Amino acid sequence: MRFLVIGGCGFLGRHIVDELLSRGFPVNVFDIRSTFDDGRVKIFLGDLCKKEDLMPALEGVSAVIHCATPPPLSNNRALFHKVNHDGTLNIIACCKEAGVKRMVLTSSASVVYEGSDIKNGVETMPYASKPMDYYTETKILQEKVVLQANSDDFYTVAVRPHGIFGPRDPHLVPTTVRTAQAGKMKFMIGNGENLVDFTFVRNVVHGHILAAESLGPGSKVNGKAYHITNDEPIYFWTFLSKILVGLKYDAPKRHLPFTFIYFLALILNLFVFLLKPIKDIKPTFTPMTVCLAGTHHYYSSEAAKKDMGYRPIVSLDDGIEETIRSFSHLSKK
Ligand SMILES: NC(=O)c1ccc[n+]([C@@H]2O[C@H](COP(=O)([O-])OP(=O)(O)OC[C@H]3O[C@@H](n4cnc5c(N)ncnc54)[C@H](O)[C@@H]3O)[C@@H](O)[C@H]2O)c1
Ligand SMILES: CC(C)=CCC[C@@H](C)[C@H]1CC[C@H]2C3=C(CC[C@]12C)[C@@]1(C)CC[C@H](O)[C@@](C)(C(=O)O)[C@@H]1CC3
Repeated sequence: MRFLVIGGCGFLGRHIVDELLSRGFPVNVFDIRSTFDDGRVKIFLGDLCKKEDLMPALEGVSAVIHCATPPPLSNNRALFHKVNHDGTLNIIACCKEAGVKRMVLTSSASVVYEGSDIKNGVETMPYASKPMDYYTETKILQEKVVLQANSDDFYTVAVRPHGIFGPRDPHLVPTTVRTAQAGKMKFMIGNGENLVDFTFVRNVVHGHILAAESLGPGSKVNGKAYHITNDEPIYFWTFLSKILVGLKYDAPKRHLPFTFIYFLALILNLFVFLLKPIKDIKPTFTPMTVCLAGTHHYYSSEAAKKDMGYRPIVSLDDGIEETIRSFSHLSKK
């Protein structure tokens, strides 16, 4: 079974490519940029929104893993809609024309998150009626169109990871370090006792490949969404502190009231919106990131265990240790 990994030059995508190769699968990659060179992989460069770019990469492909997105913290509404919604519709149309049989979408557990506590959330929870940012708004649209596309000759499934971390992560660890270096990590938001899922990248990869292998005629996974987590919810600020201390930065010790910081983030968000025509500001503390830092948000992966035999293959502590080692270049000097 030849795979095409759309977004295969990104953080998760590259780990998926590496694992598929190690399991002996032939792999194509499609991405708008190239970040690596491997003789075993054909990298097709192009825009997933363009049929003429995508079709050549689908030749001889049986399964597509779509893990491309604009950067989740980029706040670019038009780009999110173009790539995550319109682009995904293009991928579906191209897959059907090329005779691809299986599609795995990398969705996000946050498609049901509206800023309030979620404890052991299940996949049957309704989509957020008021998504907290444009990224999540378009991840909902994306998951809907992929699952609706499921049919007797084109099987689709959505994998919903949460808080992916690991070597080559460009979002979580680098942003945490930058925030610490800017002196903005001296305080925890809230009481520090909000449990969340952080999922080591190789567990997410494992979940994707299991999902791809489980798709097929009469399969119970066809047309469904599945949480893939480490199954080890951890206090948000304990996780961040482990990363920070591991990289020789001080862990936050004092607390700021969640409601107060959330209110400040709302005001900042308004200023960002008003100033947008003049200057594109990308604050780290948005209503979404503040809620992620101050509320419970962990999800049950029981459905994935039952329907596809998923189990995390790397523990949280081992994943944190490997991540810290891989980011030693970001350690405090
Ligand atoms: N990082 C997380 O914590 C997390 C958690 C849950 C779900 N996800 C999902 O996982 C997937 C991968 O996320 P990531 O963290 O690896 O992101 P990433 O930014 O590292 O990778 C995304 C890739 O998509 C490519 N891309 C963007 N626009 C494109 C276009 N128009 N045409 C072709 N390629 C394009 C980028 O070049 C990049 O290589 C995304 O779908 C994201 O929504 C991420
Ligand atoms: C309080 C601060 C600024 C801490 C620094 C760490 C910050 C950067 C870091 C802590 C939590 C983490 C995070 C994401 C980006 C980085 C960020 C916010 C995103 C949004 C990526 C996209 C995924 O789809 C989604 C939604 C998911 O997995 O559901 C996650 C949710 C968890």
